[in-house]
Formats: sequence, C-alpha cells, structure tokens
Amino acid sequence: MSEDLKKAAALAALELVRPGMRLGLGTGSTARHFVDGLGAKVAAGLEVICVATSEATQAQAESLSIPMSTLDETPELDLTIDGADEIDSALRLIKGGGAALLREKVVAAASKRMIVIADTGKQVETLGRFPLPIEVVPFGLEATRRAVAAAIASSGASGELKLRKRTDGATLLTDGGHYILDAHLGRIELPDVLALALNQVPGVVEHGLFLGLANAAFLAGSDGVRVLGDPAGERR
Ligand SMILES: O=C[C@H](O)[C@H](O)[C@H](O)COP(=O)(O)O
Repeated sequence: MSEDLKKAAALAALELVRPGMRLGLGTGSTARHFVDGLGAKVAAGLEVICVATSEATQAQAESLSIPMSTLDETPELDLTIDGADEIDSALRLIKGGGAALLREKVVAAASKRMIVIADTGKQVETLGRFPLPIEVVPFGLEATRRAVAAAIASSGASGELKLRKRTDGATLLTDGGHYILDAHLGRIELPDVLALALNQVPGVVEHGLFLGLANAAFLAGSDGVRVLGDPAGERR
C-alpha cells in the first residue's frame, strides 16, 4: 500500500476528532500517519488526551507533544483509530502484524468507538490469508504451541504455527514481554469459534482476531476513501 493511500485513510479518520476527546492511538505504518496528522492539529491548538497502543506509538506521540495518558488514569476512551492487517465485510479484523495486538485490543475494548484505517487491499472475503498472530507467554512454549494447534483444529482450521523472529534472528518479544506464534491458516471460516477456542488455552495471552470491536473502516483506494460501517455509531 502506498504511503499516499495510508495517509488518505488516516486523514479521513482525523475528521472524526473533536476537541476534548479521549483517543486511543493505534500502531503501525497507517496509524503513524494518523498520529502525525493529530500532532499537527495539537500544535495548532486542538485539545485531546490520548492513550497509545505500543511503546513505538507512545514515543511518536511524545515527540509530537501530544498529551498522553494511560488506561489507569483514563480508563474510558471516546475513539480509537488503528490500522489492520485484514478486514472482512462484517468489520472483523486480523491485527498484530506489528506485534501490538494485546495493547491494541485492550485499548479498543476501552473505547466507545474503534475506527480502522487501511487501504482497500486489506479487505478480504474470508479472513486468514494474513497469518493470525497469537501472543503467548514464554513459559511452557512447546506445550502451549501444541494446545494452540489443537484449538485451531477444533475450529476446523489448519496450518503451520511459526514462532515470530526479529530480522536479526532472535525471538521477537512483544511490548508485554511475550512471544508471538503466527498461524498460517489460509482461511478462517469460523472466526468466532476459533477465537473462543484460543481464549481457552492457558498460556495464550491474546490473539489477533478482533471481533465486534470495529465500528467502521476508512478504506483508501485509487478512487478515494470508502467507508464501511457507521463511523458515528457507538458500541455502547
Ligand atoms: O500490531 C500491529 C497492528 O495490528 C497494525 O495496526 C497492523 O499490523 C497494520 O499495520 P500497517 O498499518 O503497518 O499495515
């Protein structure tokens, strides 16, 4: 996805921001454009308070002097803007390509609204082409890997589980100090069933299926930004 499309989606979402809002700031190359745009608005006098979904976004926001908080100080947010790795027509997502899924899900769940920003290439008919990130604790990795494989099989899916590595070959550690198993499933026919099965595995901290969390998506393509869902609708 070109930087222009990422930026177009991010700027469309920026229009939803109102003075006084409590915002969740997503992670990744698309969310980065949103944070840049927000920084410009803050510099121009916009007052908001934000919670970041990763150390990387926290650092970016601080560098732009965006007022930051935590979910301990600000446990309820008005709006979270975040990218996604895949999105289907029911606004179900795969997230975690940047390893931030755990904090992203906690922040999204604490928000009245979650808006996804992406290019149209992220939209799929069936989730699963993008490997599903599953965050696990390092303790008991092999036992957890086997239990995860069994959970995946029980949902009717199948595919290889790969422990995520950094570019230097070391095992990747998330901001929370956990590992990520990437599940190469190809197709996830029953995301709800798989999510439930993964949630029951001891050792699994979180997975990248975001179900019932996104209210809308701004999808940028060569012909402009298309809106999926209702950006004004609240989950609760
Ligand atoms: O862990 C990372 C996040 O879920 C990202 O929001 C997701 O990977 C999309 O990132 P990008 O905008 O760079 O494609």
